[in-house]
Amino acid sequence: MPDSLERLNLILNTITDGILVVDILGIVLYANQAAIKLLERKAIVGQTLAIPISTGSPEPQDINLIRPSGFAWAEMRSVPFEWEYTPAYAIVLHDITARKQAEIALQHSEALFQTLARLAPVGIFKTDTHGKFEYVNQRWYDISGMSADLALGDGWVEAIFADDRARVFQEWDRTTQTQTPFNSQYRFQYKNGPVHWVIGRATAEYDQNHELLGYIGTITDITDIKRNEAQLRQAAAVFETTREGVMITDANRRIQRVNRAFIEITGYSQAECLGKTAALMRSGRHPREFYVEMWAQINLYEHWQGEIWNRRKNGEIYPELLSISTVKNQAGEICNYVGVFADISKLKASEQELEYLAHHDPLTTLPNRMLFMSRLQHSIDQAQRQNCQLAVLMLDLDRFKDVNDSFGHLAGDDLLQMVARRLNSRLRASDTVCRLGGDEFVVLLEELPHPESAARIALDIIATMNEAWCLSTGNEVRIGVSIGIALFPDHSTTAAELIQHADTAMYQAKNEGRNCFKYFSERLTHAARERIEIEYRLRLGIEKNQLRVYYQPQLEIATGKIIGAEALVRWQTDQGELIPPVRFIPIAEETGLITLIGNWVLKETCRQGKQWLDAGLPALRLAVNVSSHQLMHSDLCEVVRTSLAETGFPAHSLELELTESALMKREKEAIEILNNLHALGVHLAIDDFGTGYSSLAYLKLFPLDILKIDKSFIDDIPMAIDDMEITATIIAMAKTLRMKVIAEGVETAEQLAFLAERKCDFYQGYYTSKPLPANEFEDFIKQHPSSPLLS
Ligand SMILES: Nc1nc2c(ncn2[C@@H]2O[C@@H]3COP(=O)(O)O[C@H]4[C@@H](O)[C@H](n5cnc6c(=O)[nH]c(N)nc65)O[C@@H]4COP(=O)(O)O[C@H]3[C@H]2O)c(=O)[nH]1
Repeated sequence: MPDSLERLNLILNTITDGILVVDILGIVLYANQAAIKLLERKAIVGQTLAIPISTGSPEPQDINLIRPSGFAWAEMRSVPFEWEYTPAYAIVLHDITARKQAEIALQHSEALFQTLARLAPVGIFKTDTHGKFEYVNQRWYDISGMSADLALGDGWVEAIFADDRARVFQEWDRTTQTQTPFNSQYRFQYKNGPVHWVIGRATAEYDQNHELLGYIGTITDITDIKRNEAQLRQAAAVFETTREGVMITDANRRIQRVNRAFIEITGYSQAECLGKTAALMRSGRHPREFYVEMWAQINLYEHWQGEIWNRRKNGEIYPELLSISTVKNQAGEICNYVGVFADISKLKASEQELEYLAHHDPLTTLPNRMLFMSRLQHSIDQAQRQNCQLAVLMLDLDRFKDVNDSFGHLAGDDLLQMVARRLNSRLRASDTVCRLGGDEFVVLLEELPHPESAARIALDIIATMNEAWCLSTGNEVRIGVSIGIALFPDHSTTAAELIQHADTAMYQAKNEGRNCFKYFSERLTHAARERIEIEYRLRLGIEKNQLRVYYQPQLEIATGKIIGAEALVRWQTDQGELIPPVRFIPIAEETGLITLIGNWVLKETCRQGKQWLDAGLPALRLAVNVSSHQLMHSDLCEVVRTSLAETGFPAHSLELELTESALMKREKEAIEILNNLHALGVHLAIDDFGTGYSSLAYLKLFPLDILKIDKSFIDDIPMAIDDMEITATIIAMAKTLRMKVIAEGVETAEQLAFLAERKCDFYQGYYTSKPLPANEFEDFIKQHPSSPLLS
């Protein structure tokens, strides 16, 4: 290399740009250090330069260099010139790799930004230092409702909801002044388009020198969130303020949340029920099957509604109207159960109150006509099934109008209330008293033992009403009552007719002079009055010692010998009238007087028997009737013991006749009483045998000595074959049981012959003698041909 070239080379190697000389074929003739470095090729001289060389244009040209270490960019200028007398090109390569890479990076970042801005769910905006919009993305337009490009500059302001604009500007100013990021919620509405709630965020952008470039911000559409928030707020308000208790459980029915009403109704706090099941509130009133059925329905229909009894924390049981629904997730699996319930205890109470008001008289609180009719119908149905009697008593107060007119309606009301109270206190709990209106009352008597029993109660009511009444005004008044009685089934079998008949009878009672009772049928009125009259007179008769004992001889059929007598009570009035037992014994049984009478007959018979023994009369067995009332409601054993002890009459001479029905009433007790009596040594006979339902097995239970064939079987002998067969069977049966047999009511020789043939032991009857007064009986014994006194 000549010196001049050497020096030129030194100079060229100091230059940072690459300098090359290539011939026209592109073979490198010279390269400075910078070119070698840039091209990363050491022995480049003599080699072809694999880059296009612009021959004609002096303009710089950007070229791409492929180097071992990677791409590089250079700005190439080429100038034709003559190198050592041959045409060549001087090429200058200025390394622009760094600039190019920055440009590419910028392009990438721009593309990335564009993509992000397009995909971003938020609206993006950029402003200059004065807040004028320079850029907005599509999403911004979508949210604001503004069409493209209208937002640029100050156009965006139009899209802010008019009412929010001032506030937004205020907050914008504050953030620019304080240099803090902008963050605010406001609305967009362009023209009359839909309103969109957004969260607007913006922050200032500065250059390297901290000079403000402008602002970049986003808007996030929170319309749905706002709407959901509003809905949630509403739901929460409903949840908390509703009067219904709400309980939310998980899929395993464990309580997760309850509302305020739940806490108020149940008394359990949120903490006390969290994680528990609703079994916490179980009342115990429903069987297990109730809950099984309920959950089966929920599983099937996803819903259940019904009334249920639950228990509050304080233990009180109350009714709920409960509905349970299921909540499912998107996969269709149950995730919650929601129970909503109302405490219906007040509703139930008011329903009951309404029900009560509908069926009761508000003044007296007695049942009204409606309730009475339904109770009457129910009682009729029951009486029909059980073959019982019942009575309807229609009551109308006498002189009530006078009280009302004289002392005013308040006093009248007062009196009606007192009447209601007195009626209720005099009647049994099972009887129904009701006020039909005005001064009319009606009474229902169930399980009436006897038609006359109604009359007795009517008389009791009349007596009660006749007592003095002290009004709240301080006045004392007296009233009466007229009562009409209708009986089921005698007078009617329908409720309406019974009331109607009782009403008719009541008017008859009023017409008859008031303060009395009247049955719907005259016959019953008579019968009842007669029986009541007898009851009254009988009480007096007992007090005045008008009872007598008659004796009917009992004879041994085989020998004709008198073996004893049946003691039969008679009632001899002051006027000398002899009232037979059939007329007063049933009344005495109804009223309980029978015990008084029976005890008296027992003692009188023992006294008489002992007197006859003392007088030297043969030892006779005297049979005394014992009623079922006496057997069950008095200490019969004690009465017998003291009668025997006080009179000295021997126990083995006394026989007690008990009826089949009395023994069958309370079997176990009867056996015990009879055993005790037997232990005293008295004989026991079963009376009226054959009229009840006694069986052989049944009879064996009792310690009986004698069996008495009822008169009804003897009456038609020898005409009735049936009766004869029955009588023969009874005799045979008694023999098997080692009991003696006596036939009663024997009136004819044929009857006696039949009994003799059938080996009946004893008999009594008019054939030999009627029941006789004691003195006549004594004569009878003395004169009887087979009397031991005559033999
Ligand atoms: N037609 C007819 N009648 C005859 C004949 N032989 C006897 N009699 C009557 O038949 C009844 C027999 O008495 P009973 O079956 O115990 O039936 C008695 C008895 O159940 C009851 N009775 C009588 N006295 C008493 C008593 O002191 N206490 C109790 N608890 N009941 C008594 O009254 C019922 C009726 O008594 P009486 O009127 O005395 O009627 C008596 C008697 O007079 C006859 O050949 N022909």
